[in-house]
Amino acid sequence: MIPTLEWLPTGVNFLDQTKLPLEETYVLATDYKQVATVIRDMIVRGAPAIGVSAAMGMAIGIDRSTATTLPVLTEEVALIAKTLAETRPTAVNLFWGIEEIRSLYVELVAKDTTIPEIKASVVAKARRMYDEDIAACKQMGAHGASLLPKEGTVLTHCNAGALATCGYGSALGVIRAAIERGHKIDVFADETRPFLQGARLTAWELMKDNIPTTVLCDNMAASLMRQGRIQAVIVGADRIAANGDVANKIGTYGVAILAKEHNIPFYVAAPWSTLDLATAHGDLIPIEQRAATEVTHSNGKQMTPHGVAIENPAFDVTPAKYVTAIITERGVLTAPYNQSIKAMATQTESELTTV
Ligand SMILES: CSC[C@H]1O[C@H](OP(=O)(O)O)[C@H](O)[C@@H]1O
Repeated sequence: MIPTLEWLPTGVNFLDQTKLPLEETYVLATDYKQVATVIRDMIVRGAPAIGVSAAMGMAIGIDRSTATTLPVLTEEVALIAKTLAETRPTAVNLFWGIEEIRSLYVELVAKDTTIPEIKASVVAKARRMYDEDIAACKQMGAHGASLLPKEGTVLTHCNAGALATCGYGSALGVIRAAIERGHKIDVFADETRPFLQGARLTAWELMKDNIPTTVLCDNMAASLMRQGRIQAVIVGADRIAANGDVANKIGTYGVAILAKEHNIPFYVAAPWSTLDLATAHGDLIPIEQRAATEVTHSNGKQMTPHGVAIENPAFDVTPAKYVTAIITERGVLTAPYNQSIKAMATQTESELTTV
């Protein structure tokens, strides 16, 4: 699988996901502003990938700084963080990635660390976060694999795969892990209008792994569920509130209601960096509104009458009552989520179950 993003001596290299599946091209971001643009324009997308990209944006901004004194560098760090934080509002991983590097910077400054040592440390941290994200995906896979049918069809919405992470995937990582453990799984991938992450990205990456995949229009799941052709649903997340409400790609809420109606398990797979304990419930999660042209145009061609009104929220919120389980690298969360999330948050590393 080709890397979603990669730290190179010359900058951060991003697979351009706006060009997939027809072109595999890369964008090299050589400064933090270019990393911000890559995130805003969804050249890289997916909550965990956005988080690590933001960390790398912080690191490259600090590493490339010409500041010779800490006060000047500290001012620059604040601007770098602000620039990256303004790219996209919903995926809490973005703010987690920024804060991981910012807090390390503050800690190093407090220890009178030299600027060269600070630069080396923040770059090393960002690169470790990349590796840790892949490891977290593998752990989510190991925790969640047994929840999926031994044989059957699993529906997914949007792309929560290797392309939404640093590799292996969250929701698609659980599917990969189940298949690696002998499950015979076919995937139904919702196309996921308007950005088509399912039709373009999920189909592309699963076909590369020879995982049987069928692309569905976003209006097909209901009748397929009624026909008994879907045995489970698994999706990613961009932010999970303290009560277990889940913000994810627009359309997820409708799929969750359909799953509930048809007694089909609805799983969410997300690394712990997607949990937002500071947000009490889903109504408080900021929902990104994206450009109308993502809806009005396809391949640059206008599809709607000029001047028609357009709605384009990039996410919706699924109330926790529709969520069968939340699979994290620390383990599997079940209802009541406000209690299970709080309990898992207080577990020490040694108490966590690694598989
Ligand atoms: C592994 S979480 C991926 C998550 O991010 C996607 O949003 P976007 O493509 O706009 O970044 C979508 O909500 C996925 O479920």
